[in-house]
Amino acid sequence: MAAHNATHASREARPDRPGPAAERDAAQRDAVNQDGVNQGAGNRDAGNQDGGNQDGAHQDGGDGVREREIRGEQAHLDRVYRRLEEKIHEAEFLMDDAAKRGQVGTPGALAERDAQVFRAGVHLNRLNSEFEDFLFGRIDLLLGKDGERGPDGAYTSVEPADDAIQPGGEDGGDRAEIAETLHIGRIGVLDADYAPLVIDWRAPAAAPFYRSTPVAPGRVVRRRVIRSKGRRVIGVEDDLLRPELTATLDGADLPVVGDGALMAALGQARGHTMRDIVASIQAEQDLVIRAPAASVTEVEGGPGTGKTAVALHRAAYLLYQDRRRYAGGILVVSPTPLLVAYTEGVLPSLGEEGQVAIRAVGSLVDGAEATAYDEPAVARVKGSARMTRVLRKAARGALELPAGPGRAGPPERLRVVAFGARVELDADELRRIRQAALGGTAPVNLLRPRARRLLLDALWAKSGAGRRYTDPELAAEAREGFDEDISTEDDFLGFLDAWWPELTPRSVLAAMADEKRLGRWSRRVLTQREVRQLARSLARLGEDGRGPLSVHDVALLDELHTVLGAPARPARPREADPLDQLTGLEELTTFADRTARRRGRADRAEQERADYAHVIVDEAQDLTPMQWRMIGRRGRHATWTVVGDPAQSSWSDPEEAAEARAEALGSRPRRRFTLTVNYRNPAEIAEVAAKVLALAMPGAQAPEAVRSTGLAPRFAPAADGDGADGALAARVREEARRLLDEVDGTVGVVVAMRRRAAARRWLEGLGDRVVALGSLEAKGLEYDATVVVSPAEIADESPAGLRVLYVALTRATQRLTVVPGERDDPDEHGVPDLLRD
Ligand SMILES: Nc1ncnc2c1ncn2[C@@H]1O[C@H](COP(=O)(O)OP(=O)(O)OP(=O)(O)O)[C@@H](O)[C@H]1O
Repeated sequence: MAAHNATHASREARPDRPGPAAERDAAQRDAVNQDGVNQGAGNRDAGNQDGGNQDGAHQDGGDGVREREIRGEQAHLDRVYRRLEEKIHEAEFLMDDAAKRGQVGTPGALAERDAQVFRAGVHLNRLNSEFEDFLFGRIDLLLGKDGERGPDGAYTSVEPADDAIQPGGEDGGDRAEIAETLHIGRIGVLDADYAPLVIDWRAPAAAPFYRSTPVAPGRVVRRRVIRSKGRRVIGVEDDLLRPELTATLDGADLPVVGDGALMAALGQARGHTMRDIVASIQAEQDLVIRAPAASVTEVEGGPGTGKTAVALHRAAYLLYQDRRRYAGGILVVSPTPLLVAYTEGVLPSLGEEGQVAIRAVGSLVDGAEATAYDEPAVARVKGSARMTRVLRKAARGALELPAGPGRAGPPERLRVVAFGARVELDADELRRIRQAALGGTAPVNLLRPRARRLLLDALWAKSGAGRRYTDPELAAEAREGFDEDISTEDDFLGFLDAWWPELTPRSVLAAMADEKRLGRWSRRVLTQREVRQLARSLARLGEDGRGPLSVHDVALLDELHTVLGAPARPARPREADPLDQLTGLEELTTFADRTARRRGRADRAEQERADYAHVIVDEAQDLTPMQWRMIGRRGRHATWTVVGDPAQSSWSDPEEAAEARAEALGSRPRRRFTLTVNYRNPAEIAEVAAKVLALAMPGAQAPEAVRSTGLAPRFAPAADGDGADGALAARVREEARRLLDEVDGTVGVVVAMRRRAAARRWLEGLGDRVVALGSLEAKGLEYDATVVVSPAEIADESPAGLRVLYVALTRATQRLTVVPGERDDPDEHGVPDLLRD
């Protein structure tokens, strides 16, 4: 990994001003040149052909060589598209034929035909998806050790054959002939003879594209990233992994072109959606993506190390590996709707959708969508595992409440007419029956039949009718008639509805807004102050419980759902035509159609399943114990991938959360990975953020920034004095505008949560490249440039404020401006006290 990055870093970083990363880059460049990484014989020739750049073709690309190489890749891409068109025609013919012939044919032949149609449909679907770079990679390999080929047509051995490399003569280094060239793309394509034209990036044969390093190159001599637009190849970037070799391909020296794909990708302007990283996945990331799914895969890494990207690519990889197993669906849980929107396009760009539901943690419960934010103190109560006890009591206690707004409490008397006589149960008797019915821990709504039976028992006993029968058979018959009479009586049914109403999670949550009542239900669990805070916050829901929910309310609703139990409902009819499912006909639509329908379809899938085959948790450090319980219920039989960074946690009780996490993940074996390289922030920004990390988590290790821009963060304090808010607004607007001029992509302005609405107003009219965000909303997102407003305000907002500030400071890919406010105590350079050495 390190040596591999060295190759890339040495090519791209061109700092205007030396900084630590710049010095490192310079050192690496020297090291690289001494090692001769970029000076293989192949390069030298390429450079010479082009006018003799002695440093090798990689330095300026050598236009003639570059053009020739692009033409070569173009020819290959043309061949791939011709093959795909053949497959598409075949698919269209088959589908047409299938539609005409209906179900005629033997079952085996039909299944085979359906499978073929399905495969062709999937190819067509993926091609329709307007991939910019359908084909993105190539590796040139030495002869393998055992000469075996895998199912994708590529040789399987990782190590070169003993005689793959010929010792050099007096005049030069070792020589080798390239024995195999593989092209890597988003899907696999075979030619008519089943030879691989393109290897799927997830196939085992593609792994060396990601894993090989100059230290451990395996069979790879040259790795090439191919950039294309539509059907046109527009660039190639090479890495030479065995620079000491003079390698030849078809007898000619192997040329090396380009500046390194990773740096090219990192330098690109950011838009409002995340891109996939399929062409430049790094070795330590690839290990996570391809880790076996038999258990829990835990991934830690600092900001910008690619955790989110890796988690999404892993979902695509798992589906590729074992589509049948993951047909149960993969759930990706994200902290905010903003991050969901940001990442939603990545899986479709990898050719995967439908099987993967990406959900914000506030949208995991059907029909509940969190739109409100809680104060940190309230969030702390709502998220705590102590709430399970409160909710259990509330669910039982809510039975005693009026069944709806404006309705009276539960009836205190039950009167029925049985066998011509009046039978009555009074308040005491009813209370005893309720207590007997509620014994144990079964869900309250599911106890209604039991309560009904106990009521009938009591009425029967009270009616004295049993005493009239000595023959048990007659007595049983009479009892049956009694039950039937009474339980169809309107009075009895009305009573039951009022006395044992079917409780909904929302109605119970709304009932908890009454402070006195909540005090009773949370005795010895919550403090008086917590009760007051919680009740006040839940009042937002209104009497009917239909008011706006916060993200923490949603986990409470889910818990209540379990505690109350859902009464059985009739099964939902299946909508899809089974033939469509078999043939993949549904796939044959345009990209636009699918994008529009994606949400609806995923929503439907979500409703239909409660349990997933694999659960991926992003930003896991932020989940509260109650949220862990909610997610745990969705993956009871699942394998898991859990990614996070404790240093970015906005949750204040990490120990309680760790317990809940351990419970949700159960005793499954864990496999742990750490990502160590920051691909997002330039070193100059990472350096400032590291100062806050040192305060937030003394001793914690920040990831190493992979590049440097030479642009130090800018500190621009608001003017002092009266109208400080006005001065802050003016300064933030001015700085946002400056950054909009300086970068091509997006600008994020991060403020303390309480300033969210104001910040939106400050930025009005500056266009949609700039976004205002509350500190907690910035989680997981990134922008070309950010303005972080008043670090002290962000840090003081909650007990985890310093960690939230660390998140805010690590969102920029190019430039960072800090606007200190009144509380920041900036020095003469405008640097706030929290960011000083
Ligand atoms: N191998 C790679 N090639 C190209 N870009 C990469 C690579 N790995 C990560 N990146 C880019 O780095 C940025 C950070 O990635 P990502 O958001 O996944 O990091 P993260 O670890 O989840 O960060 P955070 O913890 O701050 O949310 C993204 O723009 C991503 O595309």
